[in-house]
Amino acid sequence: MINKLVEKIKKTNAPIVVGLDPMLNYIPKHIQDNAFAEFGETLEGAAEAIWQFNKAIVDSTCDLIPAVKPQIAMYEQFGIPGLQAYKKTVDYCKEKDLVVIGDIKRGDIGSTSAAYAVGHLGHVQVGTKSYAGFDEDFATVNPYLGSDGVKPFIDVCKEENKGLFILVKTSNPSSGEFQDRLIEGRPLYEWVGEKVAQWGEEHMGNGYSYVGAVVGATYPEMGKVLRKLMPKTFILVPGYGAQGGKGKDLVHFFNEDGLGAIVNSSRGIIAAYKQEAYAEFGEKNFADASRQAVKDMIADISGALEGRK
Ligand SMILES: O=c1ccn([C@@H]2O[C@H](COP(=O)(O)O)[C@@H](O)[C@H]2O)c(=O)[nH]1
Repeated sequence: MINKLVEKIKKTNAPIVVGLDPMLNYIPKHIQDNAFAEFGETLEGAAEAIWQFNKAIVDSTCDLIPAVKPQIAMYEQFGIPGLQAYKKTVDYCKEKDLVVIGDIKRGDIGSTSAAYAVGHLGHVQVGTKSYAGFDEDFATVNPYLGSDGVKPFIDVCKEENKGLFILVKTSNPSSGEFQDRLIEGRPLYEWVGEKVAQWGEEHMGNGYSYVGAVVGATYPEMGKVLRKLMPKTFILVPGYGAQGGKGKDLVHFFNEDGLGAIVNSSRGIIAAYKQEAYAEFGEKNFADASRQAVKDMIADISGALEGRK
């Protein structure tokens, strides 16, 4: 899957991922009204609105981008209908040949991690039959429980040709509370980054590992250090746009070949129509506003990468 991701990035010339994080208040009124007319103001109604919203955004951006990152929390909040909308979104994006990164941030004791890994990336055995549950291409993993919490994910990835992005330095304001603590003179995120690179050696693609890292766009200096520490690790970079990250901050997340990182924007793309810069599109044309926001993000990041040559 890492090879497919790299190929798609090269083909689209767009090292970006659209985050499908559909909060109800981002979904235009006409979509909510239609969904509620059919299902009422219910969890099913919310799930239908999410699905219609996602489909429109995917249809309008899929030719420009290599990948999407649905954030499972945004779906889980609507219970089982929400999770059905998540699965429908994953399947639809795969039909459109997009790489799907399930932002699930799982990780537990070994046996429980194995169940998460099977459910999201693998196949579960039911009697003589086996079934893929959510079937994303990549999943995000929280490494706080250590190697035995991560290994089951790597094992399933090896069997299934899938990949991971492991949290190393997150984009949020208080990520430093634990992640920047010094251990033997070095911050914890460096220790984790080194471990991710080591885990990654077990499962290499053509140049980059199937085991990637998450490093926030909001910490560019740390991104520069981590890039050097993990040269063969693909970095998923959240924090662009709504959290303040900009193209010029991100050049050091990439290797000299212009690869090695993929930048996520969720609210900045899916709720673009609410921003002043895209107000001319209006609420009805929200998907066109998202398309323009994707083009602008690609230009911002490509421009920054060109500028460093
Ligand atoms: O360090 C991290 C890890 C994950 N995320 C997730 O990425 C998106 C960001 O959304 P925006 O609207 O572009 O801010 C969201 O799903 C987070 O859960 C992150 O932001 N930082």
